[in-house]
Amino acid sequence: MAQLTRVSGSVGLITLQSPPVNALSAAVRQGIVDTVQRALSDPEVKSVVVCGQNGIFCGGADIKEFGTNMSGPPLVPLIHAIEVAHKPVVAAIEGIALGGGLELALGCHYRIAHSKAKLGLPEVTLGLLPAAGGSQRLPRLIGVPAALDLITTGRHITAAEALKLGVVDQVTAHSTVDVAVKFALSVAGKPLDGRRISSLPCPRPPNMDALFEGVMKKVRQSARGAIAPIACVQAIRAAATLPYDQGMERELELMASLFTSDQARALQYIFFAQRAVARWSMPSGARWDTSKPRPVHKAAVIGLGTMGRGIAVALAQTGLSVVAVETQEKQLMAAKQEMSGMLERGAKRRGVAPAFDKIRYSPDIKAVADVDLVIEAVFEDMALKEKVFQQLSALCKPGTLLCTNTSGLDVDHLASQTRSPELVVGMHFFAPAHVMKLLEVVYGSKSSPQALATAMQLGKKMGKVSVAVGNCRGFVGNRMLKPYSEQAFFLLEEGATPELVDGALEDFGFPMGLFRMSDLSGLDVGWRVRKVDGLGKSSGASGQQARIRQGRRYSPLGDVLCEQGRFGQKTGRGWYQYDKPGGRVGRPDPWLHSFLEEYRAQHGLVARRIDHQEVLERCLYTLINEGFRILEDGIAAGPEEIDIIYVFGYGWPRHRGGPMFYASMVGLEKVLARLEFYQEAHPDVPYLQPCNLLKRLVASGSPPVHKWREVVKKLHSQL
Ligand SMILES: CC/C=C\C/C=C/C(=O)SCCNC(=O)CCNC(=O)[C@H](O)C(C)(C)COP(=O)(O)OP(=O)(O)OC[C@H]1O[C@@H](n2cnc3c(N)ncnc32)[C@H](O)[C@@H]1OP(=O)(O)O
Repeated sequence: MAQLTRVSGSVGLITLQSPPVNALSAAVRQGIVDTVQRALSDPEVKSVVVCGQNGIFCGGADIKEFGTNMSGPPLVPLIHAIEVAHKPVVAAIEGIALGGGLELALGCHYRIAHSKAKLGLPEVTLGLLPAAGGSQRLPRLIGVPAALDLITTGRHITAAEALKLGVVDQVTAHSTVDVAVKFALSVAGKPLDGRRISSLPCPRPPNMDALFEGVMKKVRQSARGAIAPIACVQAIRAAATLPYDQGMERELELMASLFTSDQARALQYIFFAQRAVARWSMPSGARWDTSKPRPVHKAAVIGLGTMGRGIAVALAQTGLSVVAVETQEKQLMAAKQEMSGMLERGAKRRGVAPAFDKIRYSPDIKAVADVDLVIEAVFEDMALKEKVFQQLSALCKPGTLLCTNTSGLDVDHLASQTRSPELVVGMHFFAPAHVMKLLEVVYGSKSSPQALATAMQLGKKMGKVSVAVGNCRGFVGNRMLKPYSEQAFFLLEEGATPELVDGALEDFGFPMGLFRMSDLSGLDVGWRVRKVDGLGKSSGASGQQARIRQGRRYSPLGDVLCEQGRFGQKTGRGWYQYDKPGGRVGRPDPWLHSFLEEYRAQHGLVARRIDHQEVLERCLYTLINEGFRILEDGIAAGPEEIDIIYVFGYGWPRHRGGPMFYASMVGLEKVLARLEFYQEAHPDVPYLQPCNLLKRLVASGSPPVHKWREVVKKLHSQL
């Protein structure tokens, strides 16, 4: 909806009214059409101001309408009607002007923004392009290079940057509507010729062809298969080379190919999934909206290895006082030095002062006595963590929340080491912790709703995408990774190379294939865990029996490599070879290829041709199958939790919407059929056994992904 009122005698003030972000729903679009028409035909109105209610200009097109039968007036003619108006129209931008909201403002003759406003064309992040004239008007207004940057990244800019670029005409720290009304009075009756952006020529950059070629190459590389950024470049090229009307035709044509694409559906699903996971619930029925978090002013981090350093820096950057505890003096000094650098770089990036004084370093765990929350980040060793939790329980003041950054150990067991198990939760950060967006918040069987609410709220404050999950080995992310990496090892045994497996996964859209990733994080990390689990020793024996451990097929390939001291990048050798220890660029290693051949010969394995399809099906479908098991076990409340974890923490390509969404796009029948096919070929691999929930969903006609949460809820209520 939109309301027209007359202010200051002759200014028609149009206010968009659609909480929470004044999105351009059918009703709002109709409201704009009606109010603009009334304002323009009212002889008492000499100029017009457009604003949004509650200090928010407009969040853009109503994303909830996409994928439905869209009704109501379309945006393009609506914005055109404003631009060709004979009375000046001023956009008063408070809060946000995003997507269609900014495109609406670009149709106005003047734009005045509040100093705290954010502007942008983020359509590309939803698999779209600014197709309400944005791709044609913005380059005309601010030039091709700046428009390429804003439209292909979708980044939000501050009012100050918008002013510098020329997106807005004025920035004010006062009431934007008052300033805009005053300005509208001053321009009433003045000519508008130079103010209609569509009639301006698009500035032609020098070496235009080379510029577009270079940008397209860069965009293709970073898009990793996403189609919207490429369409954005094509649309801007149309703006630079064609008259406005033809450019608009091209914009429409490109948008038509994006609008109904699977990628747009996936990206829009992720947009809503990210918001849905904030509305967490526990199996007990406790929920986000009924559980009150405790205030956290002071926190402690125990253990200043890579993870602890990142967590402490992230906490300090949030404004919390942090006690950073490291009992080994040498490690403490090294941490202090590195963390100062991290704080300095972070502050420079964000244009603020470094938060050095927020962190107090201590070699003594007793320094935790007065903190509200502790995050334990010591070495991934249960005995060590047990001891730390016993100490924390004795030293902390009553009510202190005790969190563990374990990446998969039993949170209930750690809670059992304390006097107040209800105050123990997992806060699983991802490396580097001050950069990575994901936080898995793990509730144990005794964790209180308040403890979970506190950790979730702290995660949000730290700018993390926080996902609440139940307690099991590996939680959600690492538990699903196990079948995925197991399949990759089996594929090597059967004839693949690391390059083939990684190539298939990178073509799919992962930034790094599994073996490249393993080289980066260190092969010894998984080896250590396998040894604790009673695996991880290459027996030296040959034949099939040597590859059966604990009653199931096992590949000792990674163990053999570790025994040879090949730990990945840090040793200069792993699944790939590097120029030197610490080298970053991996090259195929002839040694490894011969080693694989010898290994196969030793174990009586005959190499066969493996293609990308098999790699993807075996790696991804087993991972998805484990995702269904996680839903079945009640570890994740819905597919959205799993998908957000994979997109934000594991490099799953966002335009494919996360593994569970991807399964729904592939078709559950197909996923089930292929798992059955592979299971028949590999009966000794339990992860290939399709799980009951998957079978149940297929039997009930494969409902769409947004219905799975309900199916799972029903399943658990029947148990
Ligand atoms: C036919 C197409 C023609 C032309 C092309 C135009 C295309 C577009 O305009 S696409 C939309 C472009 N706009 C955006 O991408 C903005 C998306 N929104 C956001 O980035 C953020 O929500 C925000 C910055 C606007 C606000 O952030 P925050 O304050 O953190 O709140 P939330 O994100 O939790 O959002 C609150 C609430 O609002 C819903 N919402 C936000 N934007 C939209 C929208 N454009 N359409 C519909 N709904 C929107 C959001 O989902 C939240 O509600 P729920 O919690 O119920 O999900």
